[in-house]
Amino acid sequence: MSDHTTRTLRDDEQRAASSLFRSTLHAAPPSDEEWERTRFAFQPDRTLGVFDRELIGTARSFDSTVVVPGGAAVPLAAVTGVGVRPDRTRRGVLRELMRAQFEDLSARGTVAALLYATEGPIYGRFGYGVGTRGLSYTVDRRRAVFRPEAPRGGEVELLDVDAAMARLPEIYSGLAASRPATMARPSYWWAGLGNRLRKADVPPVTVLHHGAGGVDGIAQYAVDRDSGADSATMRVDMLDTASDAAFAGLWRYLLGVDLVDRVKAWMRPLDEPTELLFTDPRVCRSTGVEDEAWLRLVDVPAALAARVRACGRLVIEVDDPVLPSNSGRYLITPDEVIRTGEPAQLRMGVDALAMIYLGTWRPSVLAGTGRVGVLDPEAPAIADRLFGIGADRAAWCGTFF
Ligand SMILES: CC(=O)SCCNC(=O)CCNC(=O)[C@H](O)C(C)(C)COP(=O)(O)OP(=O)(O)OC[C@H]1O[C@@H](n2cnc3c(N)ncnc32)[C@H](O)[C@@H]1OP(=O)(O)O
Repeated sequence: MSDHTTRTLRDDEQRAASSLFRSTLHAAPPSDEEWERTRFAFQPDRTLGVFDRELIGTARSFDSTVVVPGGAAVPLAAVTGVGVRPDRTRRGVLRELMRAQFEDLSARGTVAALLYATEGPIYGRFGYGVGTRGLSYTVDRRRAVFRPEAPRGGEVELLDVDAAMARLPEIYSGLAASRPATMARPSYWWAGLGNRLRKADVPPVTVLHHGAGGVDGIAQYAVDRDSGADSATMRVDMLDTASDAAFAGLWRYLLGVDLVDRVKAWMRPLDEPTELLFTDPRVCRSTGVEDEAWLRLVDVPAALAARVRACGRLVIEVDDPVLPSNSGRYLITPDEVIRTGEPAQLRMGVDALAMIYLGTWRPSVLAGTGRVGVLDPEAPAIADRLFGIGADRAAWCGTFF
């Protein structure tokens, strides 16, 4: 990469980065009108560019926070907009972007980075691991009958796009984060959503659920009608709830919308109990489980310290070739996380640690597949207990970017 320059882009270069990224996804560049909206999705000084004669690769991020097991929120970089021009791929441009981005994030005190990956093989080599997984399912609306004991829910209120964009940021930040991996949604994220809503041919509908204490749930959906096949599918793009009544109430609303045959929910929490609402659980068919958000622990000691740890004492050895300052042995107890010279009981790459960190994978499961090396046969069970606490609900990000 000696014939290349890597640097942070100026504000007047962001549009070129956006166009380049979109071209790598085979999408059109932003129109003038669209750019007027999407430019607010770009946090200043956070877009990197690699140049030879011209811009050939880009990656950006914006600041947020993420909830870790135990409830603490740690500084997070939401990484997105990663693309390399197709005539310059496979010669180390992404590797250079990742190096520069980690250097920048480390200097800023970022504890973790999250991203949604277009393809599975890309990011593991840079220390990202599958931090959360998502369940997709379809509800057969015409056969769905609610069980009598399912919560009734409260009133719902429909919002158009203008009202949604004005009210949702404050409402979302008021919904108590109940799961590991819940991410704060800064203005940069809302700007991206606003653009998607405004450029849709038929704008998605936003629904608020009102509980006893005020708004306690949000849903957003769009309906795709195939008039030829006389069939319609509702796609649920957002469903964030802070109470059981809001969850059931919003599902009652969604399934009450006429001229819909099925409701598709994509990348939902693995333990979402939708099928339990119905007399016949099979009206809710799982259509797949896949990686949701990929997690990178940028500052391993800070991340381990921020997470709740159950009783037990464990020494792990972490290998991080990309950010070598994270490599080393850590003694982990409920009270402290310290570097140690003691022999390691488990050995793992920083990507495997990310898979364990939010509770998505148990250490013993990773050990069984060879992703974690076992040096002390007692250690997988100790690690399961230590990292199991605070992960009683499935980790889920739910904030696509
Ligand atoms: C968070 C997001 O924004 S996700 C969006 C990611 N972007 C896209 O999917 C857009 C289309 N793809 C691209 O733009 C590019 O192919 C990128 C960004 C995925 C990869 O960029 P490149 O510059 O080709 O990657 P680079 O040459 O640095 O590769 C580094 C390593 O990753 C491997 N690699 C890179 N991309 C892929 C891939 N898609 N599948 C498998 N391996 C890959 C390379 O083979 C290389 O391996 P090595 O270190 O063993 O030699």
